[in-house]
Amino acid sequence: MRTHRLELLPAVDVRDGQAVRLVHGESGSETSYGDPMEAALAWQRAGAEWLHLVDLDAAFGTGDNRAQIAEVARAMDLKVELSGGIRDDASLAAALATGCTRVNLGTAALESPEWVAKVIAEHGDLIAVGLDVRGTTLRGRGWTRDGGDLYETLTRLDSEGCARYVVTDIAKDGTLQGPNLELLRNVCAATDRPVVASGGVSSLDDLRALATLVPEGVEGAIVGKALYAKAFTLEEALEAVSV
Ligand SMILES: O=C(O)c1ccccc1NCC(=O)[C@H](O)[C@H](O)COP(=O)(O)O
Repeated sequence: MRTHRLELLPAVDVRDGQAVRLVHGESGSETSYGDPMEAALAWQRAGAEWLHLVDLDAAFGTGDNRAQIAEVARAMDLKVELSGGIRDDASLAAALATGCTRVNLGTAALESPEWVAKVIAEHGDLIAVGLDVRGTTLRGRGWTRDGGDLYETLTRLDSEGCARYVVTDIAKDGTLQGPNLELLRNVCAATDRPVVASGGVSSLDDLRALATLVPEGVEGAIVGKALYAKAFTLEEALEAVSV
């Protein structure tokens, strides 16, 4: 029996000031969906409890959308998870200053392990780590560079007290091909920390399948492309995972 409802985190990924979705996270594969504020407000009006807000330029190192992202985060009444290019004290302070509920560290967890251990110790539940993988190899710098083995990194982060992981199969991301349930099961078996699933959701059945993994440790699911492509509405998604 499930004990919690699967949390849904509609995504607003921002590139060059626009809400976009990429395919496999690849720069240049953008489809644009207009004003990020409008997208975020639409998800909020539809009943979202969370927003997954990503600065893709900061992730890729092609600039940033920091001011715009902060404006969106501050305008929200819901919980905000901020991601993309949070790699040092300045970017972390800017992210936390938006009043977001948590930040998602990616590259830093691969390239600056001591800093990440420090901020996990300082900020606890405010910090999640994004484990973005091809196979079982982690990818950083906007998913463009290899960054070590998934399970070795998970063991290290667990020992440092990391509160939560956001797990993305890059091969699925933005493709509407369904989430990688096997990867999620394997990660849940390797850690007792909650896991937020990301990438590939295409249908309400995908969300129902993810909801069956709640007892194994999947806490939430990020949904991007499927909502923008109108595969289903957020209201339908929330209804599908209600228990
Ligand atoms: O989150 C990041 O830091 C990031 C960095 C580089 C490329 C993509 C990145 N995030 C993508 C997302 O978080 C997507 O919004 C999410 O995986 C949704 O995927 P989908 O439902 O398949 O559109």
